[in-house]
Amino acid sequence: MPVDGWKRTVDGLPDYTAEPRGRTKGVEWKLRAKGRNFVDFCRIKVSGGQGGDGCVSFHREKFVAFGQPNGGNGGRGGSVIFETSSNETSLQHITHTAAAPRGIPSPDKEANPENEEEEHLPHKPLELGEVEAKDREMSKRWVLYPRLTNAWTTLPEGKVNYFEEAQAWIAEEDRIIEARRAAMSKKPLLLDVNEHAAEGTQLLIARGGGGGYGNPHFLTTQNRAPKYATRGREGQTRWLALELKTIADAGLVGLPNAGKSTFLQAVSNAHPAIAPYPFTTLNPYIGTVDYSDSYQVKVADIPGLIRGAHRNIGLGHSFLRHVERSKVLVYVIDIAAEFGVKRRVKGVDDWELEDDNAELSQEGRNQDQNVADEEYSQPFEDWKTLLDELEAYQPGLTRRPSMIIANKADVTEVAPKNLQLFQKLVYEEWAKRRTGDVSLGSSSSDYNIKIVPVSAKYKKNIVKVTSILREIVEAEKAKEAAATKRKEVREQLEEEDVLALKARRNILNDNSKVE
Ligand SMILES: Nc1nc2c(ncn2[C@@H]2O[C@H](COP(=O)(O)OP(=O)(O)OP(=O)(O)O)[C@@H](O)[C@H]2O)c(=O)[nH]1
Ligand SMILES: [Mg+2]
Repeated sequence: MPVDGWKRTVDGLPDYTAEPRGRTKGVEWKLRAKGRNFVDFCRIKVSGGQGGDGCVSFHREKFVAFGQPNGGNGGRGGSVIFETSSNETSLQHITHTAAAPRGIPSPDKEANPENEEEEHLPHKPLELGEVEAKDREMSKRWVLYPRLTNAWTTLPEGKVNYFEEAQAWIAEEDRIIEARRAAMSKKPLLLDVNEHAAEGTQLLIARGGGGGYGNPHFLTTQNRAPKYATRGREGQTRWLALELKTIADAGLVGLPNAGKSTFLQAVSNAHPAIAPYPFTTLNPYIGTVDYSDSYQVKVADIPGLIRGAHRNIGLGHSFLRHVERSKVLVYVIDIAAEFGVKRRVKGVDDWELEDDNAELSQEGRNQDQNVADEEYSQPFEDWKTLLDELEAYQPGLTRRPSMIIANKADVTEVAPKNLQLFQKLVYEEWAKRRTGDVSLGSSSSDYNIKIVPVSAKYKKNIVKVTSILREIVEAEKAKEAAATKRKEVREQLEEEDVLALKARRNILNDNSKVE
């Protein structure tokens, strides 16, 4: 292959009609990766750094006898902080363990060569005498100088063991900190980064451990030369599950091959992969619909849903998290689906037979057969499948404002007939599902779902869809804005109430003082 990356023709000249090599390679790589380069879920471990150790040291100077203790405290371990960013489009580059650096030990330590002995103490082989074992246990929490070995076992009669006293203090402190940490990690950390939408907001996820105390910390009027310091505390460790939820205004939901990607390509600047086989799309794809007045609506194309997706059949339904946040759901239905031929899904339809409620499902099937041929509509069944799967993913998801695109309306042999029946059935079903839904207003338009026949492939009737889409999105945005406004007003009122209450309390306090 020549350096310029172009293939050569027979004459040895660059073949400009061929795809450049780089691009071909890129496409091949993407196909091989089968969407694995798009990571939208991962588990990671984060841990704050351990605090630095305190130091045991004494002031040494010519003509100064018995210098005071001057070992420094250790530094606090680093904390793990998340920062919000709108630039990330995948979790692929997130490291699976995020550990903050250790706190810096007190610098005096380096000037104190004797201490190095203790550094190696925990790594000694296990055959140790009892005293040494105790010593080793002790050294996990304490920096001892020069080595208090035997000091606490063979203490002369009548002498106070200051070290025991210090141990009691630290144990008390440890207890408090442990309790606080336990209370903190009791409730799971549920964090929606979307709430902190401002770019660059920092959130503390795992706290670093506190630094150890240097020996001046243990100075008392009795004990003028404490020869011990504590080690730094362990940092906080958390296991996190990170989820990436793509945020678009509208989400396209449909069975495989319904033409979702074709539709996205027709309405937006996106160029998703389109092919006449199921599961062409393997990861979500976002396109932007541009209107003439430079208004924009973001539309997300996701992989196809099939019956049983909630039982992890097909690609499962975890990718629905990418439409979970969208304001509008757009059902893409293949209106040219073969009339009267029921789709059988491998792994679902044969599975039901072995089911405990085999009789029940048998009944259901009989019912299906009882439905007169002219009443059976494959597009309608497909739509119901979509609704069921969405509900299985998240109850209440189908209550979002939604519209239906009856795609492939250009197949004139079946589409018009299918569409009529489909419309009738959908309106009935929608009204049935919507009655008694308190979240809806009383106007009858709320009970309607718009069905627009289009041909995504030949770009027919697309403008109608985009204008309806814009209407719904704008209405939703207006609703949201009103809701946030109301919330802000409420919060402000509450704040004022609190201030008034505080002021009243102050007045009361003042009065009581006067009395
Ligand atoms: N006749 C006709 N064919 C269409 C139309 N829209 C899409 N198709 C064809 O349907 C097939 C599937 O289209 P895609 O856009 O890849 O379908 P998809 O819903 O994205 O499928 P998955 O990504 O597999 O879920 C392609 O062969 C398209 O050419 C249409 O309006 N009319
Ligand atoms: Mg697709």
